[in-house]
Amino acid sequence: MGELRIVVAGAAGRMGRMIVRAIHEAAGMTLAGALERENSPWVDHDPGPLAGCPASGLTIVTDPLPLMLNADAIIDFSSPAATVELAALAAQARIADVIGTTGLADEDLDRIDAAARHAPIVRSGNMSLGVNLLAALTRRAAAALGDEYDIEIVEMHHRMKVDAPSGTALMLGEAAAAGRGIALKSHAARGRDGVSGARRKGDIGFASLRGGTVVGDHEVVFAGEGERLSLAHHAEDRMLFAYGALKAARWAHGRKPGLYAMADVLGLKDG
Ligand SMILES: NC(=O)C1=CN([C@@H]2O[C@H](COP(=O)(O)OP(=O)(O)OC[C@H]3O[C@@H](n4cnc5c(N)ncnc54)[C@H](OP(=O)(O)O)[C@@H]3O)[C@@H](O)[C@H]2O)C=CC1
Ligand SMILES: O=C(O)C1=N[C@H](C(=O)O)C[C@H](O)C1
Repeated sequence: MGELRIVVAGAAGRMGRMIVRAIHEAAGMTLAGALERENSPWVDHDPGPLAGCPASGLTIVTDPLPLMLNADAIIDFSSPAATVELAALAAQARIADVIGTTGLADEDLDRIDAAARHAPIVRSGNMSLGVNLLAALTRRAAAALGDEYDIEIVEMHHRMKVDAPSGTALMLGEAAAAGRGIALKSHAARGRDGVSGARRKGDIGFASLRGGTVVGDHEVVFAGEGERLSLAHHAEDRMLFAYGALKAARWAHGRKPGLYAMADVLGLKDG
């Protein structure tokens, strides 16, 4: 079997550079293309040195389809607008699509669902084993504790992060809601400010902190009468997410079309 040829979207971004480096270091994988948006100052640059690697012989371009037609997978940590377009192109090219982008709106998710009818797509707000295990534990704790315990999800990220709550926080919220057998949409308490009233029983609260260079901290708090249980994860290095994304690309390549989660890749689905 030949090398897995991977296109990286957002190749000059914080995560894109990590992924280019992880591909360079991985056995059995090769960088097949690097994408940035139109007018990006990184167009025509070699993505290798940007990622701290030797010259790759490639340059960053803006036209995805020609690259995708000659690749096995795309790994996409870019922006919601780019991600929905790239998912449609992955469907057209029939290649695996690994989506790490967060901040996706419901309409974006619908478009990704549609693309997943024609291509295997792995989408996750967090590619780490630790967070996906945390989600499974959160679901279990929420089911065991019931709504006498108030659930609050607290996250902290670096000062450059543009979306809130984080994709991971929302994923943990979904896990908590599933554990309780409720829909997150009708129970999420986001952005409390001013006289916001007493806490509504059964709500799942979110709080977002931003500052410095924090890679990603998440805590799920179950606050009951006289006791408080906390489950937490601290990401210390972005390479963690890059390794997870590569694992997802390997797993998804050649799989039947569908929308998959990192829990599928990691075998945590029924855990
Ligand atoms: N699932 C997970 O495990 C993780 C997910 N993330 C998510 O990944 C995303 C990216 O994060 P991060 O790398 O920190 O962000 P960055 O802003 O550093 O990187 C995103 C890159 O994508 C580029 N981009 C924007 N639009 C396009 C386009 N149309 N085509 C190609 N490239 C484009 C950006 O360019 P420009 O700056 O010019 O707009 C930028 O270079 C975020 O949504 C973040 O939350 C991050 C870490 C882990
Ligand atoms: O933007 C980031 O940096 C991160 N984004 C993801 C999220 O929104 O949860 C994952 C990780 O926490 C880092």
